Amino acid sequence: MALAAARRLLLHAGSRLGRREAVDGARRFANKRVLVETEGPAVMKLRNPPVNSLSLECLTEFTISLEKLENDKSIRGVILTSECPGIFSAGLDLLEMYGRNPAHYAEYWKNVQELWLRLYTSNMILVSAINGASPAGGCLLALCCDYRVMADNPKYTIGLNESLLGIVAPFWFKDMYVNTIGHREAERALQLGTLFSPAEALKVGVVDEVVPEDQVHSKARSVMTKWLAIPDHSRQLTKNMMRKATADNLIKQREADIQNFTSFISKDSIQKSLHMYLEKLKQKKG
Ligand SMILES: CCCCCCCCCCCC/C=C/CC(=O)SCCNC(=O)CCNC(=O)[C@H](O)C(C)(C)COP(=O)(O)OP(=O)(O)OC[C@H]1O[C@@H](n2cnc3c(N)ncnc32)[C@H](O)[C@@H]1OP(=O)(O)O
Repeated sequence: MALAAARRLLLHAGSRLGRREAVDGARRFANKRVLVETEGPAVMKLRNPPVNSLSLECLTEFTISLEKLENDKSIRGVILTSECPGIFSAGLDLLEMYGRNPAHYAEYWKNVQELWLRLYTSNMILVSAINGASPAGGCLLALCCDYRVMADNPKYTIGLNESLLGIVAPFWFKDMYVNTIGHREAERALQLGTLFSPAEALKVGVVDEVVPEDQVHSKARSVMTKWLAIPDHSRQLTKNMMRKATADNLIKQREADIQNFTSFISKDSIQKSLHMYLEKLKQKKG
């Protein structure tokens, strides 16, 4: 209930802000964690420092921004990128999955599902400009896009690394990975929790193109121009044909998936694994 109210408030605030900026001629709207520019090809920038983790608030704002863009018929495509230097997204917020209660886990997972379904089945053309590290849920965001351009910086890695955290990527993460890189590569990468360098990601097909870091946005724009030249109706029907079965697989068992997540993440052994992983992240600094 509280989240639904927050969502209504955000939507309302978002549309007020959008109107005001449009009057200023700025052609952009924003909430705290997501900035959307609609001048030229629309660009959606995640800005949830330090690492663009997908907290509940961030997921909500992301979903609302996407909904607004979907409702604007003049917007046919969106470039998804990050405003946090060196990080595309650190994925799901570990602090939403650690030390909370089952009701919170259920609410969080529902919102993760919601964002995924919206992104994966979007009628818009989605191009990701991956300008930083992109583990787990960060990789998931990129995989939802129709085309992925990654910055050529060996410090940036991408992949579904859940098994390294002692957790398991849910079946719909796995399905999308299989759809993108094929069964054998996905099987190996998921078990090992592989984080690919840009060159490896290109080789295996996790990304479509790797370009020098200073060209990642211009390349994403030129890719968008090419895709915008395709008639919407035929491209959308084709996209739907390719993705519907995967999305439907989650839609038909959303509740069960929430229950599975909640009971899995609540287990003492899983909480212990997450605790150790969080400690490891902290120690890395020291
Ligand atoms: C058959 C049975 C099956 C049953 C299945 C049921 C279903 C179960 C499903 C369960 C699966 C759930 C799926 C989860 C997917 C995810 O996305 S999990 C998140 C994975 N993310 C990561 O592993 C990334 C971890 N972070 C990093 O590797 C690095 O932080 C970075 C490379 C992104 C950036 O490095 P750097 O720039 O050096 O920053 P740091 O100093 O490491 O971090 C700064 C700060 O941010 C905190 N942080 C980092 N990542 C996260 C995160 N994901 N969530 C929350 N917080 C994060 C980090 O701890 C630092 O905090 P402090 O400054 O120390 O407080």
